[in-house]
Amino acid sequence: MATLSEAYREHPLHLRHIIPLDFSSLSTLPDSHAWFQPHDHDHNNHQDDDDDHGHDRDGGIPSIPIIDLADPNAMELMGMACENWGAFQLKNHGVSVSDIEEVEKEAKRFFDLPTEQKLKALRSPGGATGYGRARISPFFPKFMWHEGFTIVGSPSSDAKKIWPNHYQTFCDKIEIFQKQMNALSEKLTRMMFNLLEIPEEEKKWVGSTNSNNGAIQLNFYPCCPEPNRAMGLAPHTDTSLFTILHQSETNGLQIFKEGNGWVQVNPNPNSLIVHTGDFLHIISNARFKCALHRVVVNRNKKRYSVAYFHNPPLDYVVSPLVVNSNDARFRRVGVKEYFGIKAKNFGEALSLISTS
Ligand SMILES: O=C(O)CCC(=O)C(=O)O
Ligand SMILES: [Fe+2]
Repeated sequence: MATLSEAYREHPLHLRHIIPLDFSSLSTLPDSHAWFQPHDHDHNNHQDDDDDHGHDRDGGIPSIPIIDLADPNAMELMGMACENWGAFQLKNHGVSVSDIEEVEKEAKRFFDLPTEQKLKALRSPGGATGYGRARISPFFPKFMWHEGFTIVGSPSSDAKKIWPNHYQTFCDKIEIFQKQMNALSEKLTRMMFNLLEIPEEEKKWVGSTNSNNGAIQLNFYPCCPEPNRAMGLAPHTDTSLFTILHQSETNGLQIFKEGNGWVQVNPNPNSLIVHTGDFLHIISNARFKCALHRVVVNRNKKRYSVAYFHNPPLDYVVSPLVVNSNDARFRRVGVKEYFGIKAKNFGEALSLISTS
């Protein structure tokens, strides 16, 4: 059976695109990380330190819908949110808040280590799990104000390198979280597939997923001396069916909405953010948007987030599930094959499998 690790191994990165900067040693923004000139006017490209009170920056700008999983209309509401935004916040999601907090605590414990300690868990060029820059880094001329720790399967061999005698807590917390994310993902996949009226034979894999299909990404955005010139995570769509995201109390995530531009997603206590990835966009024949998102940074607050990428099995073939195949906007594509296309072509990947 094909695995996500295998898909990554086939597209190794250059070390230059893996090793993060030692952010703790900097008091000015190096040119390598300067995305904007001092007078550039993307007003939304950073997070004002005093703008953290849960209301929209520009008043009147809509924000992604909040959906209660216990609402009898949750499925329809999710469908509308995916059509209009490609994203929503989910409450009553069934994942224990303390399990989420424990993973955030572990993420902080890891990222707060001195750089030389973190480098012990550096991802290898063809590796899936480990510490390093964002995988999208090679596609941008500048580096991002960000460090990540990716986990595919068990993190134990990396955790042992960092905490030879105390790795178990990290592994246990991650494992509990993985199980909870798998369970929630299965529930959400069933709801979304029911809404899309996907035939039974096409959803046989749902529920039989093992942890090889999912990946956890711990993200850290250090305080930035010039937030308005830096970029936390550059605009991208996720190579997933959908992504479940927890952001700490610090703002930063923005979703692009036509007509509105970049819209901030304010942290909502006890909610998880769900946004669509490329595979759901393909399967829904573009009925569901593919959430273009980015992260902005701020001067005085560190920001942490935990993303769970939910994928179909790697040896599965996705295609738009439409009645008349002439209407299909994308060709059939293997999940592993698509990971390869994305690794080589990034933002062009969807247009490369487009039928028009
Ligand atoms: O930190 C965030 O809020 C978003 C992270 C993200 O987009 C990713 O890990 O792909
Ligand atoms: Fe993302």
